[in-house]
Amino acid sequence: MSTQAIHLLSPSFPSSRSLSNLPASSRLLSINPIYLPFTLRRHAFPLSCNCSSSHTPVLSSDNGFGSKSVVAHATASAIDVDAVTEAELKENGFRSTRRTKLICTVGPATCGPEQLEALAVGGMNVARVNMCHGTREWHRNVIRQVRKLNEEKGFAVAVMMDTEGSEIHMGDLGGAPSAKAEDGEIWTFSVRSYSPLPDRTANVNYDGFTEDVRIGDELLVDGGMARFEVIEKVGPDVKCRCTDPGLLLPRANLTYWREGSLVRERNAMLPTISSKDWLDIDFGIAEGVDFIAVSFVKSAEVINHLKSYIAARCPGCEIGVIAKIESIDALKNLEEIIRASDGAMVARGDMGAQIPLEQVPACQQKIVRLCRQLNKPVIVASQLLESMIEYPTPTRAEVADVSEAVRQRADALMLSGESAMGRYPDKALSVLRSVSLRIERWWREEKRREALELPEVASSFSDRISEEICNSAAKIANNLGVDAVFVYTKSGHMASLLSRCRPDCPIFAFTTSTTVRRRLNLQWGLIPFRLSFSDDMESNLNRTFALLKARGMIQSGDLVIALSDMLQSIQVMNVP
Ligand SMILES: Nc1ncnc2c1ncn2[C@@H]1O[C@H](COP(=O)(O)OP(=O)(O)O)[C@@H](O)[C@H]1O
Ligand SMILES: C=C(OP(=O)(O)O)C(=O)O
Ligand SMILES: [K+]
Ligand SMILES: [Mg+2]
Repeated sequence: MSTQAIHLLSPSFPSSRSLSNLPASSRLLSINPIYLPFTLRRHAFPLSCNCSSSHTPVLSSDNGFGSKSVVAHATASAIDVDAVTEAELKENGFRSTRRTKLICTVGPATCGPEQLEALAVGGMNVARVNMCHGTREWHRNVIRQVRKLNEEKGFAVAVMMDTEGSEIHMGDLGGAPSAKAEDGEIWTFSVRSYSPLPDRTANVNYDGFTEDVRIGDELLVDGGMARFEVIEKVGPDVKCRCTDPGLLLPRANLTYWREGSLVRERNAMLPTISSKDWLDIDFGIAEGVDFIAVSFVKSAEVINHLKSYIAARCPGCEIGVIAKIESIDALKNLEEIIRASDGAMVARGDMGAQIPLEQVPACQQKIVRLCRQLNKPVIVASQLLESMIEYPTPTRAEVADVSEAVRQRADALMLSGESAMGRYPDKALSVLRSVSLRIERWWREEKRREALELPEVASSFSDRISEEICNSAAKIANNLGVDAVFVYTKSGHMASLLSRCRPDCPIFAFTTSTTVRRRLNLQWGLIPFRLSFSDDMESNLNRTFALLKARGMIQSGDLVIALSDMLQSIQVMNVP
C-alpha cells in the first residue's frame, strides 16, 4: 500500500509500537510528546464475508436524474450502508454524493408502503410525522413501515416526531378539505365545539381565545393566508369580517394582531409541551423514534426538561431533541436553546406568522450559522417548494430559496405539505436533490470555502483534541483534494465535528450502532455506515477497505483520510 501517512496521535494511543516503524514518506504531527505511529501492512485483504452476493437488487428506479439505478440491500453483510448511497457511489464515485440531507413529512399522500419506499429511493434521509395531524394509530403504522423498509431494504431512514405544541389553531372544518373565505364575509370563530359545523364557522382549540381577543384585532389564518377583523364577541363566539380572502385549511394556525404587533396574552402562558404532547412523546419513545422536534420552544428549560424525561423514561435510548425556532421567545433565547438541544429547525411557517416576513431570511441565516458554530444540526423548513403541492415544477423563486439554504450549508432541508399531501411528492424530493447537488458542486468548483469562524465547542481536554483533529483533517482533506474522510466513531460525536467543518469531500462515518447511524443521517456530508470495529485501527481500515472494495464503493488508489475517536489519530493514505 502506498502509505502517505500523517499520524496525529493522542496521549490515549496504546504504546506498543515504536517510532522506528514510521515510513520515510510519512509525516508526523504531534499534539503530545508521545509519538507512537503505526503503519498499515501491505497485504492481501481477506474477505470476511461474501458481501457481493449478499446484497440482492430489490428494485430499479429512476432516481430523478434520468439514470436508472439499481438499489440493493445487504442485511446479512458485515457493513451496513444506505442502499441509495451505495448505488450512487458505485455509479458516480465520491463526488456524486449529496451532502445536504432531506426530510420528508409523511402524510396521506405518502403513507403507503410503495410511496414510502419511493421517497427512500428518492433520497429521503429522515421521515417526519407531524402529531398535529392524524391519529396515533396512523403514526404508528407509518413509523413501523419506515422501520420495515430499513430492515428489509437496506435504508437508514431516521424518524422524526414533531409535537403539536400549544399553538392556537382552527378545528377540522367538519371533514371538508378546505373552505374559502371571501372578502367581506362574516365568519364565526368559536371555542364551543360545534358539530355539525354551521356554514362560515371554525372551531378554535384555545379556551382563552374569546377573552384574549378584542374588537378591532386582526385575526390571521396561517400567517396571512386569510385575514379577518374582529367585529363582535358573543359568548363563546367571535364574529369576524374577512378582509383578505383566502383558503382555510383544517387545523390552520391562528394569530391575532393589535396595532401591528402580535398579541401575546394568556396564550403566552400556554405550556410548550401540552398534556397531549407528553402522551405523544411517550408514544414516540415507545415506538423508538430517532428525533423529537419540539414545537414553539420558548426557552432552554423545556429542552432540558424533555431530555431528562427521556433519559429517565428510557435510559440509554438516544433520541435527539430538536428545537423548533418559530416564536418570538425562541428568537430571544436562541443561543441557550440551541446549546441545550441536539439540533434546531428554522420553522419558517409559524415564524413568518410571528415576526414580519421580511425578517425571516435574516433569522434563517443567523440560526443556520449559530447551529454550525455550536455544532448542532440545523434544518430549514416550510414552503421550500410550496407550489409543488399542486404543480409538477417549482417556481424559479422556490429554486432560488432552496439554493440559498444549500449555499448557507444547512444540514437538512424539509418538505412539509409538498410530501404530506401534495400531488407530486417524488418530484418535489427530486427537485431538492438536484438543486442540492448542483449548488454543492458549484460551491466546490468555485472553491468558496467560507471563512466562518468555528469557535471551540469542547467541554473537556479530550474533546478539544477531537475537535482540533477534525478541524485539521478537514483542512488537510481540502488542501490535498482527498476523495473521502473516514471516521470511526462510537458515539457519532467525532463525525459531527467533521461535518461541522463542511469539507469538500464526503465523510464516511463508521459506527457500531444502528441508532447512532440513523441519527447521523441528519447531518451534512455524512454517509453513515454500521460496522463493528475494534480499537485496532490497522485492522479496522483493512476490513473497511476490503468490504467497501468488494462492494465497488471505493477503488485502489483513492486517497482517504482516516480518523478515529478511540485513538484520536489522523492518517492519510491511498486505498491499497
Ligand atoms: N398525518 C397527517 N394526516 C393528515 N394530514 C396531514 C398529516 N400530516 C400532514 N398533513 C397535511 O399536510 C399539511 C402540511 O403538513 P405540515 O406542514 O407538517 O403541517 P402544518 O400545515 O399543520 O404545519 C398539513 O396542513 C396537513 O394538511
Ligand atoms: C415546520 C413548522 O412547524 P409545523 O409544520 O408543525 O407548524 C413551521 O411552522 O414552519
Ligand atoms: K407540529
Ligand atoms: Mg410550526
